[in-house]
Amino acid sequence: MSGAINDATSPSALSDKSAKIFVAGHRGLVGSAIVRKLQALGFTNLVLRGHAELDLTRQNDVESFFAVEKPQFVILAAAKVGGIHANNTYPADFIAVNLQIQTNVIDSSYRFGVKKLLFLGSSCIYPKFAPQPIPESALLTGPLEPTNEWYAIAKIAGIKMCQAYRIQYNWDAISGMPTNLYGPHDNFHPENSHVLPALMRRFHEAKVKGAKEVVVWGSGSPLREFLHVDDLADGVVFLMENYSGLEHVNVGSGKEVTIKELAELVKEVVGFEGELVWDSSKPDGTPRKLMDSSKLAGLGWTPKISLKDGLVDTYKWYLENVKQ
Ligand SMILES: NC(=O)C1=CN([C@@H]2O[C@H](COP(=O)(O)OP(=O)(O)OC[C@H]3O[C@@H](n4cnc5c(N)ncnc54)[C@H](OP(=O)(O)O)[C@@H]3O)[C@@H](O)[C@H]2O)C=CC1
Ligand SMILES: C[C@H]1O[C@H](OP(=O)(O)OP(=O)(O)OC[C@H]2O[C@@H](n3cnc4c(=O)[nH]c(N)nc43)[C@H](O)[C@@H]2O)[C@@H](O)[C@@H](O)C1=O
Repeated sequence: MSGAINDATSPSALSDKSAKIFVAGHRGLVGSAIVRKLQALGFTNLVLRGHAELDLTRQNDVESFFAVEKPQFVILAAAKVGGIHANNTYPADFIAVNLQIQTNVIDSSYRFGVKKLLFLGSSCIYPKFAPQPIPESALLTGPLEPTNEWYAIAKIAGIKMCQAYRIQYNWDAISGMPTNLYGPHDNFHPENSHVLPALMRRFHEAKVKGAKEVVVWGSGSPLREFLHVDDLADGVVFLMENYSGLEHVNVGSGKEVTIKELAELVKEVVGFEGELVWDSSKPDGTPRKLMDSSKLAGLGWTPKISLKDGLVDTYKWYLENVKQ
């Protein structure tokens, strides 16, 4: 699949360091990493708005913001995000808030003259039993994982909206599909977070209290692919500079671990010496979702940070910024 605009040297490619770039969701895990990356590369004209200053679910406010600021580039990293429990417990929020944010931001970006937009989806867009590793072409080929279908439907709508605007208006909107992410500025909430920050916090608190056991959800057998958010930010900037096609692009590490292996690794990095207890009343979710990121590798991008190094880096950040 290729788009009408597919030229790295097109005027929409990110080249000028003074280009005005709106990073939506800049206080989150992904948005903050993208800001760090852009600043490290010397970009000087970033437009940033916190949730309290600009609620992206409010269409009028979003339109007014774009009319005044007129950003040239948009990276959409604002979304309602959470782990398996949050997705399963708040389905209305996950579908409605995400549809609202992405519809407002994508449509206003087009109408107010943004040259290029990157939308972020997630590996949960693929069918629960997709072929492994999952190629981009597996989209819409089978039923979704029930614990996150509401979020996945919103994300699929975002990909399709970018494709529709490209086809109808010849507008440069692209989509990146990250695998499970982690790193500084993650959400360490005990229930609503993803597995890696949840376990880091639980092991840390158990170590501090001298607890003998830590509860881990599910069977431990599901496989997950993890990517450090600094690698993801590097990949996002690479896509902004080098890709302008119709089809979404997978962004993964290519390496997977079982949840049991992950738990053992986090336990080791944190230095907890007790036992793991598995809570089988909690859902496992998708059994496996390793993405095929060969399309991105073929464009010339590969990740650099190993899971072990990334965990050490994240725990250091947790100790300096989160723990009580
Ligand atoms: N984390 C992961 O493992 C993965 C994430 N992704 C995708 O990456 C993107 C970013 O996720 P991540 O950084 O993890 O999420 P976070 O929850 O860390 O950050 C989301 C950001 O969006 C902002 N936001 C949420 N609602 C609104 C709103 N109504 N108006 C304005 N801002 C809002 C949040 O602000 P505030 O906190 O103030 O509400 C926050 O800054 C999402 O599209 C997600 O789907 C994809 C795959 C995996
Ligand atoms: C990024 C991705 O994230 C979500 O999908 P998920 O990969 O299933 O996410 P998760 O990180 O929450 O769980 C991974 C696995 O880990 C197990 N697990 C063990 N113990 C804990 C634990 O303490 N917390 C959590 N959250 N999970 C735990 C858990 O039971 C599951 O088997 C969706 O939001 C989806 O929409 C999405 O895009």
